[in-house]
Amino acid sequence: MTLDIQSITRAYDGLPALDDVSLTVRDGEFLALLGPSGSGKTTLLRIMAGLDRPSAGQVRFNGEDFLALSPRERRVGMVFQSYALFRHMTVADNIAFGLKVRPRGSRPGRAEIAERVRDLLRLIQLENFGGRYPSQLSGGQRQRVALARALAIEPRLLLLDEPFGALDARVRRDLRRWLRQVHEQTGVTTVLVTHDQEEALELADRVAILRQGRIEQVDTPQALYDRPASAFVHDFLGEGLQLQATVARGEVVSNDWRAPSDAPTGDALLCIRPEDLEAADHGLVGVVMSSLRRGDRARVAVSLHGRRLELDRAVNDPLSALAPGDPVRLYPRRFHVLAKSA
Ligand SMILES: Nc1ncnc2c1ncn2[C@@H]1O[C@H](COP(=O)(O)OP(=O)(O)OP(=O)(O)O)[C@@H](O)[C@H]1O
Repeated sequence: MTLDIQSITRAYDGLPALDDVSLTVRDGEFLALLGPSGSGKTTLLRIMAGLDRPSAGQVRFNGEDFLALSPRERRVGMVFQSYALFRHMTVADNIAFGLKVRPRGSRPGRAEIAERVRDLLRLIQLENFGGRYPSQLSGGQRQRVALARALAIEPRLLLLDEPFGALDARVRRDLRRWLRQVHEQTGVTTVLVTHDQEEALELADRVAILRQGRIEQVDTPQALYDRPASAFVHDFLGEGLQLQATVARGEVVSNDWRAPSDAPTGDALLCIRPEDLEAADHGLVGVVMSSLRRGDRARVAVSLHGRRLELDRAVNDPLSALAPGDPVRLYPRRFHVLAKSA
């Protein structure tokens, strides 16, 4: 059950929302489409669902031409940010809806539908809520029902567009963990659109980073974080420092710091994560801007070659003892070198 997207382009009024995008979603995989607003995530998801058509390119599912099929024939389940439940139907009827509207030949019997609904209510941990109406549920509960409704038809592909976007941060975090568990239980190939990097990194097996209608990189969360393919990806996935550098004779040199590197010779960008910097007697020269203790942690803001960086440290870390105005030298324990063209 592999979804293969080949060289998709979609233009609106001559402006490309998607520009030559190719992507493979593997069988049983949880893949996130992550990118800033307007980067083309929803457009790509809608093309997968059959709600929109590309101007050029192919979409194949297990080798079958997906573009020749209607949304219903594709058998995809969808969940959107807005709950989109039927207000006049109970939770159980909402979940059963996709099965009840099937043509007679493929429609399961009443008892079978009731059993499926019971199983799904158990899966979404709302066993006793089948008789309620959507207005009697919290936002998080409604989204769980929306997911059960999408799963009821036993979709070949589950497409989620910012499903937790309208919920508060705490509920989002809980639902995120829960959704990952549901994915592990059902094994349905899933594509999630989000602009929340934490959500993508925590939930997905692989993440595709979109920017201005193009895919910048597709990789596991760890690889994206540690080995970004471009300055954009490094910057987009959390706090980081990017410094001009040069690679020559097996060494990367930036400002007052150098280290062995097997990166290609030439101008480069040195990418560093704040957690990889440690106080040392040599390394990059900076100055402490502020320091705030909270319990056994300290947040130390450092200015380093014109960039402000927040460092989260244990109170017994040497950095935590510094005061605003103190000079500091920071040594990158780990770093990533990008060729200048990236
Ligand atoms: N129906 C439309 N008509 C014209 N332009 C559109 C239409 N739908 C999307 N676009 C444009 O295509 C580009 C990509 O939009 P899309 O909704 O796919 O982005 P997105 O990454 O999902 O953004 P967001 O995170 O804000 O939802 C944007 O520049 C948008 O303005």
